[in-house]
Amino acid sequence: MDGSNLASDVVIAELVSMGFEISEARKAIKEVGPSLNNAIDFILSGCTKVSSRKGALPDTGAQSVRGMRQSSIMDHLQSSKKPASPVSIPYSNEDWEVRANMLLQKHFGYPLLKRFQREALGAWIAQKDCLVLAATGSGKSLCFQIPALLTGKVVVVISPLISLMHDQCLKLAKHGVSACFLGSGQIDQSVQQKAMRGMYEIIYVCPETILRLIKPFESLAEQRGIALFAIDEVHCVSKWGHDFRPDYRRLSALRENFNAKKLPFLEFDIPIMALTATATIRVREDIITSLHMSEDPMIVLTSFFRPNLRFSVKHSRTCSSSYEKDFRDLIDAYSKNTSQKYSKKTNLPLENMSVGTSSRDDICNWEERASESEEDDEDITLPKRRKLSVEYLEDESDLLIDVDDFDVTCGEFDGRTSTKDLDVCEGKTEGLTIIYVPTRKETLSIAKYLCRCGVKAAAYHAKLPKSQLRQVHKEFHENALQVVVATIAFGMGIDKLNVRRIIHYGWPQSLEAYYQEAGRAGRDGKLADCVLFANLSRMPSLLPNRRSEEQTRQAYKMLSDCFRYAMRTSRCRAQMLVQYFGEDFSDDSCHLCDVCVKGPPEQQNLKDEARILMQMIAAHYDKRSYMESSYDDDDYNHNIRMEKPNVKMFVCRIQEQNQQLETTDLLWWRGLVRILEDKGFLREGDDKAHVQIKYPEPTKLGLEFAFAETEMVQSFNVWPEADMLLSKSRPKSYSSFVEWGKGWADPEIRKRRLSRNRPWKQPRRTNKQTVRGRLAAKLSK
Ligand SMILES: Nc1ncnc2c1ncn2[C@@H]1O[C@H](COP(=O)(O)OP(=O)(O)OP(=O)(O)O)[C@@H](O)[C@H]1O
Ligand SMILES: [Mg+2]
Repeated sequence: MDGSNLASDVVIAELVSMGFEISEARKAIKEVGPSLNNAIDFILSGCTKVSSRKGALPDTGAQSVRGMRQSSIMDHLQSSKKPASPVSIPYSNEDWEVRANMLLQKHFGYPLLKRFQREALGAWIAQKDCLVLAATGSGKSLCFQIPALLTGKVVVVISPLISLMHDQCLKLAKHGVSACFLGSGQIDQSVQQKAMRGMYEIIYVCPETILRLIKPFESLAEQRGIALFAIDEVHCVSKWGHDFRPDYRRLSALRENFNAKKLPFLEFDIPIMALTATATIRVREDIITSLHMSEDPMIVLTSFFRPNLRFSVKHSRTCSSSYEKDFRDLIDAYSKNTSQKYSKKTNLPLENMSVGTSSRDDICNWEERASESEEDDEDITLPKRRKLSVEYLEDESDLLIDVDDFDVTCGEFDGRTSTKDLDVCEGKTEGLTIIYVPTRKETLSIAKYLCRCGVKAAAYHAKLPKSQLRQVHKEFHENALQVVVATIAFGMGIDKLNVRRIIHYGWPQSLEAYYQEAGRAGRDGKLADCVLFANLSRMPSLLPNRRSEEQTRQAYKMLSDCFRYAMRTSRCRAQMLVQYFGEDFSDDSCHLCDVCVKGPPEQQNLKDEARILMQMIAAHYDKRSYMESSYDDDDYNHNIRMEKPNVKMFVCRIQEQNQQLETTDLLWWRGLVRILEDKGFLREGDDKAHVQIKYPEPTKLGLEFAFAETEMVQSFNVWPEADMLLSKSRPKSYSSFVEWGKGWADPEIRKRRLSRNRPWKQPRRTNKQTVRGRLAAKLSK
């Protein structure tokens, strides 16, 4: 049914639900009859008769408007400000800005648009496609919400998650803007029909749904008009980013279907505005090409730097035995304020948190790496646990694959903190904390641990009952909880002001994901902490499932970037992060992060170690090139693979041949290999991707360094990396036979080594049912 046929009061009700004043709606219906389109136009044109205005839709249904050209954005602005005039007077920039600021004040209570918001709106006014890259929490949503208010046309927002859409719709409703979301999570069937009749100012839709509804959206564009397609969290388009979503890639259909060539009623292609807080330069290029954005899109770029976030990295085994040490400060901070008045007591059942909570070994299992890099591990103080498959790891972690994945809304509890809440969080409390962990089990075990220590904590992961998840959201937004321990399922789009701490407990999968999650802290502009606890003696290895070879490479690259971020001891963390996103960081330091505060460690001259390693590697490759001539191609390749030594083998050889270097272990040498790689002396010799070099090969530069005359190489001053410092600070481990053997003759050393606590060395149980078991039992007596 067309809007023009609706009875007056139905149209009035619709207008009111869109946020118009009831008096305006009544007046409009009186003037133009029970037509929704004309009533909207009438109100937006300042309550003047619409029939004489350019661009007004005659109320004759869809057929009669076919063939009409859609009025331009400026026409709408013009009509919405001034009475109809047969002469078109173009508005100056200031005019739309003044009106946008008025609407901003009226609906959202803010006095002025931010500069980047003005720029993004300016691009849209000029009918240009636009890519908005702005920090987390900077206010990107308003860039696409204001156009709906300015024009009276519909804005279509493509968003990756139902919960995010639902949340934004509810917030908009509170600000008097009518919005709906479409997709599998929408239970009210009438919403789609109403949306397609132009009854909402903003339509949120997931990529899958918009691709299915191209035709209805075409007729919406023809009837009410579509002001803009906004693609939020647009990094999901790119394979090179985090959270890649194949359906996002198919959104090029928007440009193909909603252009002026294809739809004669359009005067210009409907502009596309793509927005994200985390896109590297490569991802940006990928976004522009994959979405078929116009050749010369406007790029609105703000600094990614968040000056109030204090980043730090801490070494931890990140398993249950480390909770006490790692969370002591957090527990102290909350227990200091036990008298604090939280708005509500938590209603979350503690027994729910124990579901699936497991023994120390189980909890630590995720640390096991499915990749072969595990064999390099030097950390023999940990028991050798069963090797896990990638599938096992994935079954334990939440991955964003579909729009419904984390279908729990948070919007019923308006993301903004009320003044009352702010009173609570300012000074009197420690604000809120989100702890991100890689697996679901850890959400439960950490939440349970914190609860036992008197902290109001709750677990959150995609497999918990929806009712429980809603309760967590509710209590989080009402400040009834202090800590949420979550997988990545929690948080996208969370706009809560008083999050004071984001703790990552385990390696994140990429720096993009890390920065986005960290960005949920300190949205009130006050100091907030972003701490990464990671096992610096182990490389990260949690890879996504269902990936092509190319994606595996990319996943390793992202893990590697994360690993290097944590390993660096001499560069400001904030600087590393913003430079990762291609931004020039003009300041030398953020003055807040652990590196800036503590300062870098003392530089060390590692000339001898670096030369010995380079010479060892170079000698091997020399020998190999000699062998090359004696094999035909196939045999050669086979042999290369068989004998290609990895870093560990080189290190063993060095330790065998250089007594003076016996104090350095594999962990230390791995750090040096990374430094040599950064200097361009080494490269990976394997086809497969690794988090860091596994099979080192010398470069030309490396060979020059290795074989230069001794007096030519004066020094090799470097800042030791975090794993090198860790290796020097902890009791020496004796992983290789060679090291273990050394000093064995000394009774003191022997006694010390034998008395070391090796809990995993349980006495072997013998099965007396078997011959072998009986024999073993006899021998052990
Ligand atoms: N012009 C403005 N003046 C003051 N506050 C603003 C302005 N624009 C937006 N905000 C506020 O900034 C906060 C963050 O907005 P929003 O959720 O749009 O951030 P975002 O950039 O989309 O973040 P994320 O990348 O995490 O999704 C909101 O509380 C919003 O009301
Ligand atoms: Mg956002």
